[in-house]
Amino acid sequence: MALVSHTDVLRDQLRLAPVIPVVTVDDARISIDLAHTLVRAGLPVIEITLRTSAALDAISAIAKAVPEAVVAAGTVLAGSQIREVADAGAKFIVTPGTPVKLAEDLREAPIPVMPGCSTVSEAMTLADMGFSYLKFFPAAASGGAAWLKSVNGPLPNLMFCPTGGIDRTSAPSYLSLPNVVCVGGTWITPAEAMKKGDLAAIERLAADAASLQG
Ligand SMILES: O=C(O)C(=O)C[C@H](O)[C@H](O)COP(=O)(O)O
Repeated sequence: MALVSHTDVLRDQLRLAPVIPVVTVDDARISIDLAHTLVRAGLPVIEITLRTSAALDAISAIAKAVPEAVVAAGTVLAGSQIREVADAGAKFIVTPGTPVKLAEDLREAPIPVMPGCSTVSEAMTLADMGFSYLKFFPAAASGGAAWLKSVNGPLPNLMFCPTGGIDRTSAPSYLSLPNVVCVGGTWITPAEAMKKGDLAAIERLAADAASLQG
C-alpha cells in the first residue's frame, strides 16, 4: 500500500515551515495573490478549509499558479471529498476528526493525509491504521501542550500538528515539543484582512509566524 511513501512525503511537507496558515476563502480571486504572499513570507504550506463554495476553486488556482506552495485541503469530512480535492490539486488532506469509516476511505486516498484526533484512543486507532502524522484538534481546548507532552511517553512514534486555539503567543510552547512537527492556525489570515484583501498585513503576520521556533 502507498501509505508509507505518503508518510514520507507528508513529513517533508510538514517540515517546510513551523506554521500552517488555516485559511477560509470567501472569494477565490484572492487565492493566488494570497499564496504568493504566504510563500514569500516563508509559509509555503497552506491549508484551505472546505467551508466555503470558493474553497475548491482556491485550491485549484493555487495548485496551478503557485507551484512553490503546498496547498492542503482542510475540513475534509466525508470520503466523497477525497477525489474532489485530489482532482483540484490539493497536495495533502487534513481532517478535523476522523471517524473510522472516514479513516478507512482516507487510507485509499491518492495523496497524503493528516487525520485529526483529540484523544489518545483516537490517536492509537489512527496509528494502527498506518497514519503517523496527526492533527491534534482542537488543541487548546483538548489539553494543549500538556496533552502532547503526556502522550509522547506512551506514543513516541506519533507526530502532531496541533491546531485550534493556537496563536502567536502560544505557538512556541507547542513548537518546542519533540512530537510537534508544526502548528496550524488562523491568526495569520484574520477574517478582516481577508475581507479587505489586506495582503500587506497578512505578509507581516506570516513573516512573524515563519520566524517562530520552539
Ligand atoms: O476546519 C477544520 O478542518 C479545522 O480543523 C478547524 C481549523 O483548523 C480551526 O478552525 C483553526 O482555527 P483557530 O483556532 O482559529 O486557529
